[in-house]
Amino acid sequence: MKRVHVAVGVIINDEQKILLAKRHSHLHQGGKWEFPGGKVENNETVTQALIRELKEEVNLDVYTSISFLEIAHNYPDKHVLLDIHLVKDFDGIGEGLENQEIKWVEVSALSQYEFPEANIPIIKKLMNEMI
Ligand SMILES: Nc1nc2c([nH]c(=O)n2[C@H]2C[C@H](O)[C@@H](COP(=O)(O)OP(=O)(O)OP(=O)(O)O)O2)c(=O)[nH]1
Ligand SMILES: [Mg+2]
Repeated sequence: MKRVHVAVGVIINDEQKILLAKRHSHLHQGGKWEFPGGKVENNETVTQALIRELKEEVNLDVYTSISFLEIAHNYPDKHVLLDIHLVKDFDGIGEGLENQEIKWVEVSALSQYEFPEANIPIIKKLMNEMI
């Protein structure tokens, strides 16, 4: 199976809250919470994809991002490579431009949300590093 390369943003605001978005039910891994992001197109870098996707999905202007974690995960129906970046340097308040539900949550509250299986190491690393 071809592996889909995905740029993922862990967006952290001045109150140390993280932006979550709910995937629409018809999508792959639908109904679960995610960190905004999407597929890296053939003609772009991960950073370019991250900037484009965060503008399209949640209307944020990303200035700087820091590489955080890479996760290769095989779902039964799809293989993904998540390229996760921390985003603290941005403008905007966060809006669900694709009519998805969004939420700013405390790191300590992340365990209350259902994420795609591939995200488990992300949640663990955030909870360990942001105490
Ligand atoms: N954005 C995002 N995708 C994730 C996360 N965890 C996870 O397993 N994924 C998977 C679900 C999808 O199979 C894939 C992301 O694809 P996507 O549907 O968001 O792609 P996209 O925004 O480019 O949208 P499209 O091209 O399908 O319209 O990565 C996550 O935290 N954030
Ligand atoms: Mg997406």
